[in-house]
Amino acid sequence: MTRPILTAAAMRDAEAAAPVDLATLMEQAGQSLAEAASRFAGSMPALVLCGPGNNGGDGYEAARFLVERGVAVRVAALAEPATDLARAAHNRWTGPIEAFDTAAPAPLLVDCLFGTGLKRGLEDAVSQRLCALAGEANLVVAADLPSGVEADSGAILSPVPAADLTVAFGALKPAHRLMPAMARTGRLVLADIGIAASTDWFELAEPVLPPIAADAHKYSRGLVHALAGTMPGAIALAASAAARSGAGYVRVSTGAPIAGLPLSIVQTGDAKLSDPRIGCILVGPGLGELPHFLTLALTSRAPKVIDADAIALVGDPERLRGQDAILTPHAGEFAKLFGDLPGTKAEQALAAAAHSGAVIVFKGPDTLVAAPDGRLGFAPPAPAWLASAGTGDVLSGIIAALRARGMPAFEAACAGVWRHGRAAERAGPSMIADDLVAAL
Ligand SMILES: NC(=O)C1=CN([C@@H]2O[C@H](COP(=O)(O)OP(=O)(O)OC[C@H]3O[C@@H](n4cnc5c(N)ncnc54)[C@H](OP(=O)(O)O)[C@@H]3O)[C@@H](O)[C@H]2O)[C@@H](O)CC1
Ligand SMILES: Nc1ncnc2c1ncn2[C@@H]1O[C@H](COP(=O)(O)OP(=O)(O)O)[C@@H](O)[C@H]1O
Ligand SMILES: [K+]
Repeated sequence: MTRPILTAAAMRDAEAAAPVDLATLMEQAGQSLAEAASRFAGSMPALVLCGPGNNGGDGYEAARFLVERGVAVRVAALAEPATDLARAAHNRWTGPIEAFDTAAPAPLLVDCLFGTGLKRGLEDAVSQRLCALAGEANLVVAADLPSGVEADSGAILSPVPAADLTVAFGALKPAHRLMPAMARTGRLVLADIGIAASTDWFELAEPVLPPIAADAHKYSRGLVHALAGTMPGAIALAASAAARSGAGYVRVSTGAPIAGLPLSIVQTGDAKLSDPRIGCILVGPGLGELPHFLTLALTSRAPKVIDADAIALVGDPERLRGQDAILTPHAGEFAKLFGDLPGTKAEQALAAAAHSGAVIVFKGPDTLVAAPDGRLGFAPPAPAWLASAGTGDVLSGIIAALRARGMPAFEAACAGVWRHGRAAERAGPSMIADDLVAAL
């Protein structure tokens, strides 16, 4: 099941449209936070830090429910509650309230200072105190977001201690899946607080792949045609990944024999891209400065995956209009083609997709898949050991195979990114790109 991702503004709209009143939502949030924290930390004595807004309100509610669960709870407030909702939650907490500046640490720290309402960094003294209390705790649980991260961009506005667990209320926020914030959330739990989130933004989940028909033949299963360039190893990785991702036939146009390719992959001196059986053209890995290969690919009506060197060679995103293309840039390649776009990584990916008409896989530790129609998939965290040469080539090969197998462009890209990350988990930390192919 894919999990919806909402910006702070979309979250406020969803809360306002909820079938229950806001106080009930807050109570539900506090109850979920208490449940998740006590499941995670057992009966460890807790210090709940409450901010002035509704994130703080969640904290007062959670404190109440932690007491019901038998946890020794202390509450410390950064400021008086500033919203009616938070004030009501504060009034339901009957225990003492300590001052934030002087509260002693506890083994479990529950951070309810700020959530989606944070617009500027915490004051230095506040973030220092938060980090010090977190440093002395055994476990840190964040309510909705670790305090100091910006919900929509994933930016860190002031020093943020890494949480061990973050309980997201109602829906994930972009910061849960964008760097650098993603690395500070620890484990992520999504609590259902009773809102119905309807959105085109979601976290990628395990895809359903097209079945192999009982009467399949190699062409009906999907023909990937790859164009080799000056670095044959890269296209060999991509072509091998395509073959291991269920393409029925993988063919590589190459000027010289490529060593190390599986024998099942056909090497040819021709580049007949008008072949109507081609399910997807793959161009870019190891291409080098060969712009005419990209031009050749763009003359074909077949769907295409454009990766690596070919991305910079596009030059003008308008050239992609009317092409059935998936682009897989990392940040450097993205900037070369689309320039320095304003906004969050999510907004940049969507703008690039809308401008070019192509599906954009904006890679990195926080890979996004953007469609021209506004759909946006956020990859779940993938192992950092993917940061090695050739893993991007493997991704482009996987996506080309899924496209050739008949998945629509956006779905093929989403499925490819998800499978790439899981293959890396199976391959383990000493993995090189070759092993990633073997783990598919
Ligand atoms: N709405 C609902 O029904 C539900 C909401 N829920 C919860 O509410 C959270 C969102 O609540 P929120 O919008 O009140 O924002 P929140 O993150 O608490 O902070 C805003 C406050 O902090 C202040 N402030 C901001 N930055 C600051 C800084 N650097 N230093 C100091 N102050 C700063 C800001 O003041 P101002 O910017 O106006 O000066 C304002 O007072 C959400 O994440 C979820 O946990 C759930 O209970 C479900 C139901
Ligand atoms: N720190 C990281 N954590 C998770 N995934 C990463 C990380 N760094 C890179 N990746 C993934 O590894 C792949 C690298 O691709 P790319 O930069 O094109 O490398 P190459 O050109 O060498 O193949 C991308 O899929 C990217 O999302
Ligand atoms: K928080």
